[in-house]
Amino acid sequence: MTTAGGSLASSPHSPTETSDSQAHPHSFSSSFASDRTSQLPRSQTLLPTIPVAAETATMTTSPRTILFVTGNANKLKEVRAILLSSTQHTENANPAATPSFSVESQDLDVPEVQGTTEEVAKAKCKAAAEIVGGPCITEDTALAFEALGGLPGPYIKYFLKAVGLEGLNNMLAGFPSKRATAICTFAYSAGPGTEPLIFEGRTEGKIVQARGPTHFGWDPVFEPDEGEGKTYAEMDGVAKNKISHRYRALDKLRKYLLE
Ligand SMILES: O=P(O)(O)OP(=O)(O)OP(=O)(O)OC[C@H]1O[C@@H](n2cnc3c(O)ncnc32)[C@H](O)[C@@H]1O
Ligand SMILES: [Mg+2]
Repeated sequence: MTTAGGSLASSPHSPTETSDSQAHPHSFSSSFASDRTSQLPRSQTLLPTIPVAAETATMTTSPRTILFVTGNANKLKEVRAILLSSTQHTENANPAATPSFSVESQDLDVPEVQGTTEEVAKAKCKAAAEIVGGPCITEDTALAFEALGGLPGPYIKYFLKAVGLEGLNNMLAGFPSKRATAICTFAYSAGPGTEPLIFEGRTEGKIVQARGPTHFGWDPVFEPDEGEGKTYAEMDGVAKNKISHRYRALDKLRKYLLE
């Protein structure tokens, strides 16, 4: 049950038990995967888990689960597609020797504070780690208008809800610059009480009159410079995921987790 923004119907938000294992900051251990996911009511898992093979042959063969705290089904879909695609493009991949990441998700009511994209992302991830009692990732998406000194930025969700796609255009009517930057910020927490790490990806473009399907947020009004004249909404998923703010941030996070 998704909205144009990708939100899912809310589910029960019961905190899970605190895990004894404070994992190595880089690892989502297989024990974490099975322990943590078995503690999650199935109603809190948004979509079925899709294993995603990692590319490093030196790692263990146990699948590792990343817990992505988000209420946005479109984000989850793109994250899984990007991870899967980066695996498929790995040269000399040896399936027998490769472990896998799988992405589980949980929709929690986490406060989203005001501040810079980084401050908002860190606070959300810290709160999510406290609630789940273990490692997790969160993601914040911002849309920064050059003419407005970076606003709406991390508040784009509320602007979009308040004024719609047409309103986002109208906000820039009196300004010569329609330039905008899509910013994705993944935050990774190793567990409660630890400082989240930040992985940011940016894609430059401009705000245009809405074109294309309206499935996902502000996709119809953002025309990336690398999109050959198409808006995100007009591009197919594979093309968007090659140049998107989310792809760029996730690539950094993936490399960090495989270090
Ligand atoms: O539970 P979380 O992960 O916070 O999910 P959310 O939908 O609340 O997401 P944000 O707080 O990051 O708000 C970002 C807004 O931008 C929208 N959005 C996110 N990624 C997008 C993308 O790649 N293209 C278009 N719109 C996007 C999203 O639907 C929200 O309206
Ligand atoms: Mg949100």
